[in-house]
Amino acid sequence: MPEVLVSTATSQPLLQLEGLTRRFKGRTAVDGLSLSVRPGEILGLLGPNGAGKSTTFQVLAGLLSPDAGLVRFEGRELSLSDPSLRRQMGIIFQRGSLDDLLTARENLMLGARLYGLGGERARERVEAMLALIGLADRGDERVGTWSGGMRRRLELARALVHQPRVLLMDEPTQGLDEGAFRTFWAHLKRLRDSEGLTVLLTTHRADEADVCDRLAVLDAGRLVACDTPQALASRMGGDILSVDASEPEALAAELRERLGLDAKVVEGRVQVEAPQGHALVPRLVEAFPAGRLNSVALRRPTLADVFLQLTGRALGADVPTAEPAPRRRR
Ligand SMILES: Nc1ncnc2c1ncn2[C@@H]1O[C@H](COP(=O)(O)OP(=O)(O)OP(=O)(O)O)[C@@H](O)[C@H]1O
Repeated sequence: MPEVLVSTATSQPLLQLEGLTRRFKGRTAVDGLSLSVRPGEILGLLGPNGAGKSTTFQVLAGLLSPDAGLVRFEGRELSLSDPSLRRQMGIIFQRGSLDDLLTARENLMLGARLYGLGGERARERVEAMLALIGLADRGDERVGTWSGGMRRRLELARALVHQPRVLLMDEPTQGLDEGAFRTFWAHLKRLRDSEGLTVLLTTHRADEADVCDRLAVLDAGRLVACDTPQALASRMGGDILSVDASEPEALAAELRERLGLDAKVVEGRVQVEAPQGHALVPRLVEAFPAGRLNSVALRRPTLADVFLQLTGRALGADVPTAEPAPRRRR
């Protein structure tokens, strides 16, 4: 069994997944996944393509049945197919699902009706949600011409119009630029506070992982760590040296052999983790003649580095479709 690093801080969970397993034609997409979501937190499921995030999302959203596993909501054991679970949830899918021919207000009203909300209560919630996402003055516009960021915010409002306890999102900011990403998250955090929400989302963006309260790191369908982004980053003691070289593989091999460093090639650059990174820079420059190294950069570890250390795989890489790669023991 791989070592699973889980924070020991306690708080009564709102939602608990236990032993979730889902296979596709003999291939295990999610493998005995257990995790707890605390009330009011934003928990991110982090992992590269193929890690099992969307499968987990789809089981929780009621779109896929699991091969094994159960869920507890406020301690009450439920089958994952129990409709009462879905009534507690607002769901945002990876692909947008607004009706382009309807106005923003009409899209929200439709969402309210689908959850059985009508009359004055529905109208109140629609107006409140439009205001909360900063689009109160755009409510009568058809959404077909809206930017990706505005559409995503409206999806957020629609998912919350029936006042769910849990918001479930599958890669909610995929394709959004930096500005739209920041705006979406500012609204999400405000809504979390004003609506008393608990949020579970999937992501493979390191910048998105950074703004979650806690992260469940998935690799090849298994949980490999669960903690705050800060605690995960602090597990990497040192600095990261990133070297641009014309022959990165050959340089990494030499750094391992000649200097005894744990050098690897990540996205075409040679990367070394070192406790005193600044002291290593002159050693590298002296050890290799001009021409072998184009540039050397020193930085603090990011969540992408933590992910690489935990799994031996880059966050941007796909999980191989054959057997899962052997996991590195720490
Ligand atoms: N409907 C399906 N049929 C067959 N295999 C599937 C199906 N859905 C997912 N898989 C496989 O299950 C594994 C996990 O996929 P999943 O989509 O859950 O990963 P992910 O982490 O969400 O990746 P992505 O970010 O690309 O969505 C992958 O190997 C994938 O090919």
